[in-house]
Amino acid sequence: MTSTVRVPAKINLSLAVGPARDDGYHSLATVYQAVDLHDEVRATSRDDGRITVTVHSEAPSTGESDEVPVDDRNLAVRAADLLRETMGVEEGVDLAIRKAIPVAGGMAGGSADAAAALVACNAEWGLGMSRDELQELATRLGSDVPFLLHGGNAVGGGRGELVSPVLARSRGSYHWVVAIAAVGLSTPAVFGEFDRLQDGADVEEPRVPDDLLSALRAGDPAELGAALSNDLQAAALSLRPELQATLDLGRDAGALGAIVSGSGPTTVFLAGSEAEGLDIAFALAAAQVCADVVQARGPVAGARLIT
Ligand SMILES: C[C@](O)(CO)[C@H](O)COP(=O)(O)OP(=O)(O)OC[C@H]1O[C@@H](n2ccc(N)nc2=O)[C@H](O)[C@@H]1O
Ligand SMILES: Nc1ncnc2c1ncn2[C@@H]1O[C@H](COP(=O)(O)OP(=O)(O)OP(=O)(O)O)[C@@H](O)[C@H]1O
Repeated sequence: MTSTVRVPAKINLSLAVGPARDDGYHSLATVYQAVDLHDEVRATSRDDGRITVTVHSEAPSTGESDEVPVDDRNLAVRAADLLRETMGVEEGVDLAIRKAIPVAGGMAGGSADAAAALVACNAEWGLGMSRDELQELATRLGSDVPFLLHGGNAVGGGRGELVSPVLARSRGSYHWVVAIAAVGLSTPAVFGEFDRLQDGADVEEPRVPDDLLSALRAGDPAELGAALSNDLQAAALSLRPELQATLDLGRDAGALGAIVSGSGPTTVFLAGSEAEGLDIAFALAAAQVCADVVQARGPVAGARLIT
């Protein structure tokens, strides 16, 4: 048998970063949106208990340091292994990943594959675990993994893993332009730069901005564009100063808002319509400021079985 799962990328519409915690993570208050840039994970069970992975990349090629591991460092393999250990499964699985989410781009591509592997292996091994049970395992795999199971719009607390669907009343569908950089950025390095830039100053407890929530409730792209925020942006720009020109170009081409995605270096632009998105995409592509430009829509569902 084979079970295939489609899983979206995420954008942080707002990302407030608090102080570093004792466990090395930072407390976060973020609003996630899932967008229709999808990876696919196909799981095929095998009798010998082994877990293997292959990766077919459709994402733009990035630097050597961004290569996706095909051993037990791969987050999809870790997810399958955790599920197997937790449930005492004797079978193994072959995982085939089709990647369209940029690697080390701040759009949670690895976390997405982990979420997809949980759903695919749950089906493939006939475990019948509920979404809530999978959600609990997801928190152990990474800060973004629970949101990729959830999808839609959601608030993330804790280190990002405490997902609450408080935005059930949010409306609207949004047009994004995503500019992908040639070489990825390491998430821990960006958090490290955030700490360095604080230079020992007191960092406030993070909170979700009210103007962002009200923009989502209203479904108003102009309001949402003005309310986008990212506390990691200064750190990402400090490590990659050239991203500022990309942000400026997108704004000049009519973006309602322009922001570094999560820990970067992907930048995202909110457009008023698909046609306006195309104008922004053309302007970015013509200026050759990034490796690739794609358009995306959000919000969309989280990790879902498609077979
Ligand atoms: C930047 C975001 O994508 C925003 O959604 C996430 O915070 C990062 O999520 P992620 O890639 O799933 O991160 P994890 O695998 O949990 O953590 C990777 C590393 O990033 C840093 N990290 C991550 C999350 C967090 N709240 N504080 C941190 O300081 C830590 O150095 C950690 O060791
Ligand atoms: N399935 C996977 N897909 C992509 N990267 C993976 C995967 N498994 C492990 N990795 C490793 O994780 C690193 C970060 O990859 P990822 O694409 O998740 O970054 P990111 O999008 O910046 O993450 P985030 O937005 O969660 O901070 C990669 O450089 C790679 O070595």
